[in-house]
Order: sequence, then C-alpha cells, then structure tokens
Amino acid sequence: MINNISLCPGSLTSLTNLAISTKISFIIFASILLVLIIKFGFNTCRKPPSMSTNAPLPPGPAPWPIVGCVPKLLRSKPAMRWILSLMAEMNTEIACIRLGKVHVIPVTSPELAREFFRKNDERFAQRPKSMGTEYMSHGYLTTVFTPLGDQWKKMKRIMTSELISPARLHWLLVKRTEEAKNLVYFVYNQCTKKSASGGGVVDLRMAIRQYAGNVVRKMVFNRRYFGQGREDGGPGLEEVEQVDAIFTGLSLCYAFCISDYLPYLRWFDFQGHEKMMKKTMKIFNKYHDPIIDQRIRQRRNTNDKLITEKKEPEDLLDVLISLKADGKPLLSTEEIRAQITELFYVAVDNPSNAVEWALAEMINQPDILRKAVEEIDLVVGKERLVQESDLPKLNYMKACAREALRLHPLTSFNIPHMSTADAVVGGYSIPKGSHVMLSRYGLGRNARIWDEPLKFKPERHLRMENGSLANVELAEPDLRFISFSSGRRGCVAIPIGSAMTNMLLATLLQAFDWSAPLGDRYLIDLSESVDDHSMSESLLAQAKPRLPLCIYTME
Ligand code: HEM
Repeated sequence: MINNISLCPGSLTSLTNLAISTKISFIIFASILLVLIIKFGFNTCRKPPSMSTNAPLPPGPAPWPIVGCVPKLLRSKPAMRWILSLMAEMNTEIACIRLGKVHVIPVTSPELAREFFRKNDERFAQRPKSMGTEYMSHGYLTTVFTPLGDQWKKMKRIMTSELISPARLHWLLVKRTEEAKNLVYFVYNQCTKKSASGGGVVDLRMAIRQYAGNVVRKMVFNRRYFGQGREDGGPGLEEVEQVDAIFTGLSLCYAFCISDYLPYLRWFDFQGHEKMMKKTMKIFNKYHDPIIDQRIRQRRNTNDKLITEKKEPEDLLDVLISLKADGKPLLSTEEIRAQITELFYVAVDNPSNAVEWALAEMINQPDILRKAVEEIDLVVGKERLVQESDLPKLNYMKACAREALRLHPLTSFNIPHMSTADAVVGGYSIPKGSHVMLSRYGLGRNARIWDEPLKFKPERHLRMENGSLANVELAEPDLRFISFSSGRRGCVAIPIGSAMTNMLLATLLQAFDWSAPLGDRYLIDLSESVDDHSMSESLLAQAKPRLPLCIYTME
C-alpha cells in the first residue's frame, strides 16, 4: 500500500521531476493540438490527403487533428457497434472514420464490396499490421495475417499445395470422420447420463467448439487430447483452455486497439489488449511447443538434416517438418509453430459459431428443423451416420448453415484489407493506406439486398436448376454477405471450411431430436453478446437420441 512506502529524498525528487515532466508533455501535446485546430479547423481534416482527385472522402464524423476520432472511439464501446450505428444514423453504406492517420473505411454495400475486392482487388490486397496479428503470426511468419510479400507467398503456397490440397484433405478424411463419431458419442453421454428417459440438456456450445478444435488437433497433431482426456469423449481442461484462447485471441486481433492507429502509445497498453494477447499466446505455446519440438527432434538430426528413412507423415505437423528446399528443411521451427497456431485460429471460430446459431434458430422454428431432419433421413437413412460424401444431396441442411453464416457472423467486420495506392471507389476517394473493412454483419443484414433480413429463412438460398434443387454452397463470391470473402486475400480453404460446418450441423441433426431446455413451448433466447455477435449465452438444448444404439458407441 502506498502509505507503507517510505521514500528517500532522492526518489522524492525524481517523482517530483516525473510529475513536472508529465505536466510539461501534456501542456506541449495540448498546445500543439490547439494550434493545429486553430490552423486547420475540423472540416479540412475531412479532405483526402494530397490526392490528385476531387472526389470526396466517404461520409463520416469530423476527426480531430492528429488523433482523429480515437477519443470518440474510446467513449463509444464497443467500437464495432458504434461504427455500425453511426453508418445507420448517416444512412450510408460506406463511411470514413479517421483514427490517428488511418482512414478506416467500413462498407455494407455488396456493389461497393465487389468494386473493392474484384475490380480493384490488387490495390486492396494488403493486410494492415496490428498489435494482435503481430503476436498471432509470430511476427508475420504465416499466411492469413501476414502482409503481401515473399513470406506470405511462401506460406500461402505451402497452405494450398501441401496442407489443404484436395489430395491432402482426402487423406485426412478418416480423422474428420472419427471426430464426427466422437461428437455423437460425447453428446449421447451428456444427455443420457442426466435422465432416465434417455434425453437431457446438453451444453451445445461446448460440444460444438470442441468438435471443431478436435478436428484441427487431429489433422495437425494426430491427437484429440493434449493431456489425459475424458472417457466420455468430452474435452479435458487443456482442450477447453486452448479453445477459449482461440476465441480470446481472435477477439483481440482487430479490436480497434488504440496503438494500431497511434503507435507511439503502444508502450502504455491503455486497453490492456497486449497483456491479454501475450497471455493467450502463452497458452498455445504451452500445449503446442513440446509436441512440435519433440517431433522435430525425431524427424531432423542435429545438423538440421531431415532423417529421410522415417515413416510416412501421420499428420500436418509431419508434413510441415518434412518440406524441403535444396535438401534443407523449408520451414524453421518458428515458422512451423506460427503456421500451426494460425490453423487453429482460422478453422475453429466460423464453423462453430454458425452451427450454434443455426441450431438455436431451428429449435425456435421447428418446421425448419423438421424439414432438415427429413432430408437427412431420406438421403442417409437411420442405419449409419451422415458422411461428407452425402453433403451434395443435403441442400436444405446446407441452406440452413448458409443462412446462419449470413445472419449471424461472429465478427462485425471481415479481416481488414489495406490499400497500396490511392483509389476512387464508388465515386469516393480512398487514400493509400486506408483500412477497408467489409461489414459481415451489415452486408448480411442489408435490407436493400435481403427480403426480411432479420429472419432466419433457409428457403431464400434454394434455387431450381433443370427441374431439381441447385447445389447450395456456403461460399458467396458475389459478396452479398461474407462467408469466405473473395479475391486474392479470400479464404483458400472453402472445401474444408464448408465440410466442417456442414458435417457438424448434419451430424447433430441426424443423431438427436432437439428442443428448448424447458420444453417445446419455450423459445431459445437469441440475443447477442455485447462485444461480438456470438450468442450471449451458451446454447443449451434438450437432446434425445434418434438412431440405433450401436451408432452411439466408439468401436
Ligand atoms: C467455415 C470456415 C471458414 C470461414 C467462414 C472462413 C472465412 C475466411 C475469411 C472471411 C477470410 C478473410 C478473407 C479476406 O480477407 O477477404 C479467410 C481467410 C483465410 N482463410 Fe478462411 N475461413 C474458414 C475456414 C478456414 C480454414 C479451415 C482454413 C485453413 C485450413 C482457412 C484458411 C484461410 C486462409 C489461409 C486465409 C487467408 C488468405 C490470405 O490472406 O492470403 N480458413 N477465411
């Protein structure tokens, strides 16, 4: 406590000096700000900086000199909801919010989104750096969060040709199938142990998130558990901690951290984001590093040469370790660690959030639930579990997943893109260095594009083609909503992302009858969390097994 500290005269002097210098810095900062305001006023700040066009900036709030709208951003938490409500108030589908020197350009119009990511794709394919992504990518060693350049090209090539090529995904199918089976086993154990009638309330968020985590763990490390695991198929403490870390890390990666716009303030970490990010990364390192290090020791000798006589790769970690260039390992240990962490970051959040929302909406609209289950029964029957090969015929079920991606994205905005040159888009000036943020939420709910935009209506995605239902895809290349986005920074993993999402939903629908926890007459609460668009509470639902008993065992 402060009154227990006795200060020597020397430290008193330095404290006094510190106080004086802080005051002086503040007075200097305030004076500069005042001079700039008097000189330039507010309105001039809304002119595009030194662009050779007369086109105006998109509409937006008047920024302060130097700090831009950062003070307003800090007062209006959460930032993403402030931006969306500002756009609604201004009745605009594109805006410009200056934060520090950065022009942040949120967009809710599909036509403009296509102009940015299709017509001008090359100019808007850069990724801005941020405090969060620096940690997540181990200093920009990966694919998703790394700015354009040789490292991005190298890692993207490895991702597409070695990790998620069609042949590799086929090779990994058996691991994904095992995890679908384990999901059924776990949910069965959850609901039957709770009630003699064979049905019970299940924490679906936990089951769903762990399935997604298990699939990635199995594909990457060929294991479901870091520790002892659980006999009922559920997650151990280690897996829960890792999956929670994924969601915490993602919530921090583009969280309008002040120092991303005013870099000289990074040291102060006013919002505490950096501290949380460090803690999150430590969790990944704690579980991943021992496995990665041990495997590298097994597969490379002390001179960093590959031990070639080793057996065939068992998982994606083996694949990454065994890549070669001129007889030497292609990837350093740090690059392998970084890329593996990134795989967890990109593969768990979207499928699990979409399926949690889809089930909640479907339980509240039993006709939709019934139609999806009838379709699965018709295509698959009740004697075996649904397989990935059944998915082409499950269009109604896929329309439900697609509708959840439209209506309930986890985050308000897509990963930002940065412009590498001045541009004019939709008649507006977009200065070089702007951060373009397509609003996943705003696009998917745009009333100009979607009839009854707030209603969960899977039928809107069904289309007839040559007398039968056209294949429903989760991708939306026209950017009327964002699932996998589009262009050179678009998702490279549409097949595996779609398979994980569809299999998760189809398996849960086929294996159990679902209803609200308090019975059919009650509705699930569909309110959103404050800080993102996940469900405000974990989805709890009554599950009752509906297939022959042998399907719920693990043999
Ligand atoms: C349902 C699941 C998924 C969804 C909805 C999804 C969505 C997205 C989105 C919206 C982006 C950003 C696009 C942009 O910046 O415009 C993205 C980028 C990316 N995703 Fe996915 N993703 C999913 C699963 C995965 C999986 C499983 C992987 C890898 C195994 C993956 C790998 C990537 C990569 C590498 C990029 C960045 C490409 C680049 O920046 O060059 N995604 N994804």
